Amino acid sequence: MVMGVSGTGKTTIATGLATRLGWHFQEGDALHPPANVAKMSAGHPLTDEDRAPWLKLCHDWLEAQVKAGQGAILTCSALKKSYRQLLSDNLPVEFVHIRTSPTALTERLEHRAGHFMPASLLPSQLATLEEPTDDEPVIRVSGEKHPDIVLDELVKCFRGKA
Ligand SMILES: Nc1ncnc2c1ncn2[C@@H]1O[C@H](COP(=O)(O)OP(=O)(O)O)[C@@H](O)[C@H]1O
Ligand SMILES: O=C(O)[C@H](O)[C@@H](O)[C@H](O)[C@H](O)COP(=O)(O)O
Repeated sequence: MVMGVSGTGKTTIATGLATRLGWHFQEGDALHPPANVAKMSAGHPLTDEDRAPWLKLCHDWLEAQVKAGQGAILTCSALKKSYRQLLSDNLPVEFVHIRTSPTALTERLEHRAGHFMPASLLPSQLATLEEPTDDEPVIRVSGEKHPDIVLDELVKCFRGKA
């Protein structure tokens, strides 16, 4: 699972990794119920209750991939430890946390076109984020290096794992 706050580079890295590894890819944003997308589009942060059905759909997608014996990559902000526990419940999930400075994130979100998530929600994303701790299965990467450099690192970690 490629995780981190909005604009950190999840889609960029996850699509590149899925292509390089030949694994299935699912964009977590596409699993949000329409009401969540409408709420974020209107500039309101999601609550735990809003996220619950979405986290379940993310978990179930991963579970189906594991049952099929298929290497798979999902993007999901996975902001809280409790969310990551739900997402990985009984599944061999590893989290790739992409870390990007607030300054770079603001710049990116203000210039990103065609996405429902407004830059105004960045402060709440950063406030909600509980960085994965060392007792979690996490690989930390920079969201400010060139994506090809990050992908080289990640391919070494994941090749042959599925
Ligand atoms: N490593 C990077 N360096 C510079 N820009 C990046 C990098 N990764 C992503 N971006 C840009 O930042 C924006 C957000 O990236 P995206 O992959 O959509 O993030 P997320 O899926 O986490 O919201 C996009 O315009 C993307 O091209
Ligand atoms: O839990 C949440 O508050 C949302 O899921 C959020 O974290 C996520 O980032 C959005 O789906 C925006 O999509 P991007 O992350 O692709 O900007």
